[in-house]
Amino acid sequence: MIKVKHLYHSYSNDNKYAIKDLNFEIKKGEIFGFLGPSGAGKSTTQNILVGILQLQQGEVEVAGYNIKHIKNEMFNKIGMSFEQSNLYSKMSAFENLDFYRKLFDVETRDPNDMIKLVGLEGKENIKAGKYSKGMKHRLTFARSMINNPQMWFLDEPTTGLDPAISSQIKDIIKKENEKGVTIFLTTHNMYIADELCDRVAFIVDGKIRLIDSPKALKLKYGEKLVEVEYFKDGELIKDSFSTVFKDQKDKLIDVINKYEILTMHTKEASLEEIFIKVTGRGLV
Ligand SMILES: Nc1ncnc2c1ncn2[C@@H]1O[C@H](COP(=O)(O)OP(=O)(O)OP(=O)(O)O)[C@@H](O)[C@H]1O
Repeated sequence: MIKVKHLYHSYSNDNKYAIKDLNFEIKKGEIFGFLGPSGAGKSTTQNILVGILQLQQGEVEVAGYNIKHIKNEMFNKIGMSFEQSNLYSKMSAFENLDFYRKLFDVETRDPNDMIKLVGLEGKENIKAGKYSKGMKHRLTFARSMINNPQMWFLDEPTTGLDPAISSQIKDIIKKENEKGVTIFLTTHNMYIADELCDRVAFIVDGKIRLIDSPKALKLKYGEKLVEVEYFKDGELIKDSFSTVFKDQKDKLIDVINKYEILTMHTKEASLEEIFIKVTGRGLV
């Protein structure tokens, strides 16, 4: 769905690059997370992929279209929900969606269905300018799906939303993906990346440091330990055992057989811990 080869971009047209030699491919139906701290080059990359920024150097193909010679019909196939939402503030939420859908040459969804989907029912006649930041975010998100995109670009889709709405948005993303929609998700929220993404790319200072699935990364970087809390002679004991060495495994089995276990879990590394280990940087 997306092919990126040797992609560079400079805002100053010199050899100071905001992104340097990016290479990656995204398969149809995949959720690909682009993870990195502020200023890493996420928006620059995303803006090139959707044609907002002109391609300077490298090769980019999106939904079968060469970005060097963008054809308008490409926009029928893609959807984008970015932080700078560019909603028409004097139009109501309904009017915003109804106006936007007319820009496409493909079948579009009913604006009222979209409004309902993102929990803005009853607020469709309020002018977008009067919407809160979170409501604008949801409206932009709804707008980005109105043309049934095959390739969906999402920039920080849950940022600034309360937990209930955030969970609703994640469910919508999962459902669309189940229908075969390919998703490029830009975020510095490792939880959403971990929960949603099939693969993630770590980007720092304009360079991709690593691409892999969250599961493979956790296996590779997680500690092979089981942490156990158990009662021994009425006293609560906390201990951890290696799952690699035989004597430790035997001890763990012994504890399980002899004592009452309160909790037991493997010690997994979080994506954030892995990001710091790999890049030497935090995600914020
Ligand atoms: N319009 C611009 N003009 C000049 N430099 C820019 C411009 N936009 C971004 N940059 C620079 O390019 C680099 C990458 O920025 P970019 O916005 O792509 O990062 P980001 O990972 O999206 O950050 P954030 O998470 O804060 O949005 C940064 O050093 C930034 O200062």
